[in-house]
Amino acid sequence: MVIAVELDPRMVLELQRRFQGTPLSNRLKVIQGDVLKTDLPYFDICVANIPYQISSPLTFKLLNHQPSFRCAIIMFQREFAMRLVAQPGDTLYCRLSVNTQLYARVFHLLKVGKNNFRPPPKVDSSVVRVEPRKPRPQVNPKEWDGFIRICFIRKNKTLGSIFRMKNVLSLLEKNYKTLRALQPSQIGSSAGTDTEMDMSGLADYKEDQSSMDLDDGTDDEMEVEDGDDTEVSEFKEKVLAVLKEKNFYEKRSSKLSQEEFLYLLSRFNMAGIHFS
Ligand SMILES: C[S@@+](CC[C@H](N)C(=O)[O-])C[C@H]1O[C@@H](n2cnc3c(N)ncnc32)[C@H](O)[C@@H]1O
Repeated sequence: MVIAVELDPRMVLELQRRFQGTPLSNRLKVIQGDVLKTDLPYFDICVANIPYQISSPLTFKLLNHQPSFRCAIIMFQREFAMRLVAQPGDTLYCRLSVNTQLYARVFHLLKVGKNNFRPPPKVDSSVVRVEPRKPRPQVNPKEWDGFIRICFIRKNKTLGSIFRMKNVLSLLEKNYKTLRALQPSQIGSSAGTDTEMDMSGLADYKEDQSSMDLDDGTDDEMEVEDGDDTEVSEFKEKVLAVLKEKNFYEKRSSKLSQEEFLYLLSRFNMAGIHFS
């Protein structure tokens, strides 16, 4: 059974016209609507030639789809595709790479040059294969997102210098105090929480889905005050101790693997430091 989702009613009609009366017609179901707003039914394979402006939200939607599918073969704008597959140390390695690769293995399959289209568009394309990881990693998505946003404030700076930033420390301290006030017994444990906390301390904080935008893939870095808080606070020492414990202090996000990010987040959480 093939389920197609198409926004344009004229395309839907054309598709139905072509299949009507053929032996295959009862094996095609066409849903007319916005794929981003459609409750997708169960599927095991997704094949899509999408408008590139929905690349990020669609990727996110697919990665959150349950039960997860076997694989998706999707054509993206070349640069977006290269960000999806980028590995630590690659120039294009960014928040999009880390967030996607947390939930899926992504493979670059083939390049599709712009001259394959008439009229040629401005950008080249690439086809990628997305395979959700099974089992799905057990990570609190808000906690992960908050943590990765901070790590990529300046992806080529050391984590030590990022976590010494005034705004970062005050945000984390605020979260720490809120959590302590709410759940005194859980401080110091690795328990996650769904409690929403204040992220407004970081200028340019956007909603969850924007972490997959091509825009912010181009420049992952947030606008934050760079000032170093020279006042040695107890909380600051606590944060820096986590980084120093396994030599993350001198490391840079641009070179950290998925496993290292997961490990560091778990160490922060164990110290009662939370990001959401
Ligand atoms: C790049 S074209 C691909 C057309 C055709 N599927 C093909 O492969 O030749 C993208 C198609 O997605 C449709 N589309 C655009 N936004 C959509 C959305 N949010 N949900 C579903 N379909 C959408 C457009 O109407 C268009 O037909």
